[in-house]
Amino acid sequence: MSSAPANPTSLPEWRALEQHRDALLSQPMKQLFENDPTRADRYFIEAAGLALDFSKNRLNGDTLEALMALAHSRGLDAKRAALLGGEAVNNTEHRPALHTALRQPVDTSVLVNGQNVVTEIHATLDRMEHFVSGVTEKSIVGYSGKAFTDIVSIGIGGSYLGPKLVCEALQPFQRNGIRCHFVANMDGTDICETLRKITPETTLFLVQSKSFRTQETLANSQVARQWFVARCGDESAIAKHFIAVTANVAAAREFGIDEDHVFPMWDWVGGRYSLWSAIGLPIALTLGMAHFRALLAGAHAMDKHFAEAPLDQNLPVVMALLSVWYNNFWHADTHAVIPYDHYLRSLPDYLQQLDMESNGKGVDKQGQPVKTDTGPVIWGGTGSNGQHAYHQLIHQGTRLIPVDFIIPLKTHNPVAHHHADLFANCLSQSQAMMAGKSLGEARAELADTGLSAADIDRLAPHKVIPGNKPSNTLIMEQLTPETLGALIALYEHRTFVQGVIWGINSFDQWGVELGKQLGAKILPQLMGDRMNELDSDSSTNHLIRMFRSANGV
Ligand SMILES: O=P(O)(O)OC[C@H]1O[C@](O)(CO)[C@@H](O)[C@@H]1O
Repeated sequence: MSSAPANPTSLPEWRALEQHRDALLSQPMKQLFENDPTRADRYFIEAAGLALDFSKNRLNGDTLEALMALAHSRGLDAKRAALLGGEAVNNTEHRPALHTALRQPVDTSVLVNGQNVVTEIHATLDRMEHFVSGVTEKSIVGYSGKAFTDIVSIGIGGSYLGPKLVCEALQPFQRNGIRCHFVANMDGTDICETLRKITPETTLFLVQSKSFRTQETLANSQVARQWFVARCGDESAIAKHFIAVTANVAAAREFGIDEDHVFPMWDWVGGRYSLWSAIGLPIALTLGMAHFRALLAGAHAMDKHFAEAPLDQNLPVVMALLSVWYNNFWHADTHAVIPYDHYLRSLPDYLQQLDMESNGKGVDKQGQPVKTDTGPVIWGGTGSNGQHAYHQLIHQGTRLIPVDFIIPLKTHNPVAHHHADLFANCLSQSQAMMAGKSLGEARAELADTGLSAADIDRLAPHKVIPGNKPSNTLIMEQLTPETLGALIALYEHRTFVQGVIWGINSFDQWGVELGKQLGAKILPQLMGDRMNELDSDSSTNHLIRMFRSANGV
C-alpha cells in the first residue's frame, strides 16, 4: 500500500485546491450554466441503477482535476484495493472492514487469515433462507403451534438503523404479511409500547447485537423475555421465540438462547456496515429472501463500480471529493440529505450513524491530531416536508449547506400527479439553491404587484436569495431492492473515501465509550446504592439529587 503523508494540508494538491477555490469565487454557478449548455451532460454519472447529476456544484473541469489529484496523492487507488482485498484497514482494532464481502457472489473469494470468508457468508445466507422459509411456510411456529405474525427486532445503532431503513424503504415489496417492530431506545417506553401491540404466542424476538454487551439491547431483551415468560408460563418456550444475531455466542447462550438459534456475525464487519449480514434477518423475514438477495446484488453492483471505474467517473469517489471540497475548502459544517421519497424517510438517520460514527475523528491513523476538519454534521429529512421547515435557512441563511436530493423517477403508488408535483418540488429546490434571486429580480417582481417605490425599497432586500448553493441530485428509475442496495453501498464508499483523504480510520468508534463508562458509574448513584459518594462535578451531582428526590430514592 502506498504511504501517503498523514496530514493532507501539507500537500501541494491541497494548496492548489485553495487557490482554485479563490479563482472560482467570481464564477457564480448560474453563469457557468449560461456559458456551457452541455454542463448537465458533463457532470453526470450513471452506475448500478443510479444516476448522479452533480452539475449544480461550485466546480469546473479544473476543480475535478484538482480533486482527483488530491485523491491520487492520498493513495486512494491502493487504499481502495486494501479495503476490498481484506487488509486490516481498521488499524486500531487490527481488522479488515469487509462489508463488501457480504454481498459477493458465491463463486468468488476473499481471504481473511487464509480462509475464504465468502463460503461462510453464503452458508449463513443459506441458513437464513432455510429459517425464513420455515417461518413463512409455517413449519417453524411458536410454542402453541401458531404461525408467527409479528417480529420484534431488538438492537441499536447499526443493529437497528439499517434493517429499519430497508424494511420501511421496501414496503411495496413486503410479501409475507409479517409485521416487524423495532425496539432500540434505553427509554423503556420503546419496549413497553411495542409489547402492548403483540401477543406472545405469535411473536418472534430477534436479539440483534454484534457484541451482545450493549446496555440498551440487553435491557430491552430482558424486559421482553420476562414479559414473554410471564405470559406463556414456560421458560422452555423461549427456545422457539428468541433468536440472536451476534458474534458473542457465549453471551447469547447465557441469555437463554439456543446455540442453534444464533446467527453469526464476524469481527470484520462493523456494526454500521452490517445490514448485509444476518443482522438483515428482519428484512429477509418481512420481504422474503429473494428480495434480500436482490438488495445484496444491488450493493455488489455498486461495489464493482467503485472498484473498477476511473476515479473521475466513480460515483462514490466524486461524491466524497465534493463533500471534502465543501467541508474543507468552503467551510461547510453540515451536509443535508433530503430524499423526496416517503419510503426513504429513515435514510438521514441511517446516514448519521454511517458517516458521523465513521468520520467523526480528531486524530489521524497514526494518532496525531488532524490539521483539518473531518466529518461534517449530517442531517436532513424528507422532501417536500423540509421545504416548510428548514429550507428557509438553506436558501437565505448565512451558512453554506450542500444538499443531496434523492428521488426516484417513478412512484410505487397510484398517484402519478402527486409524483409529478413531488418531482417539480425537488427540482425547484435545487434550481433555487443554484440560481437564487437577485435584487433586481426581487424589485421587478414586487413592481409587478403594484407596490409603491418605498415599499419595493423596503421589501426587496428580504426577498433576495443569494443562490450559488451546491447540490447533487441522485435519481433512480424506481426504489427497488437493487437500487436501494446500490444507494446504501454508494454512501458507504463515499464515507470511506472521505476518510482516506483525511487520513483517519473510518472503522472504529472509540468516542462512544466514555459515555458508557460514566453511565455505569452514575447508575448506582441514581439508585441510591452509593448514597454518600456523589463525587462528580457539581452539575452532575445536582441532577442526580433531583432524580433521587423525584423518584423517592
Ligand atoms: O451490535 P452491538 O454490539 O449491540 O452495537 C450496537 C452499536 O453500538 C456501537 O458500538 C456504538 O456504541 C455501534 O457502533 C453499534 O452499531
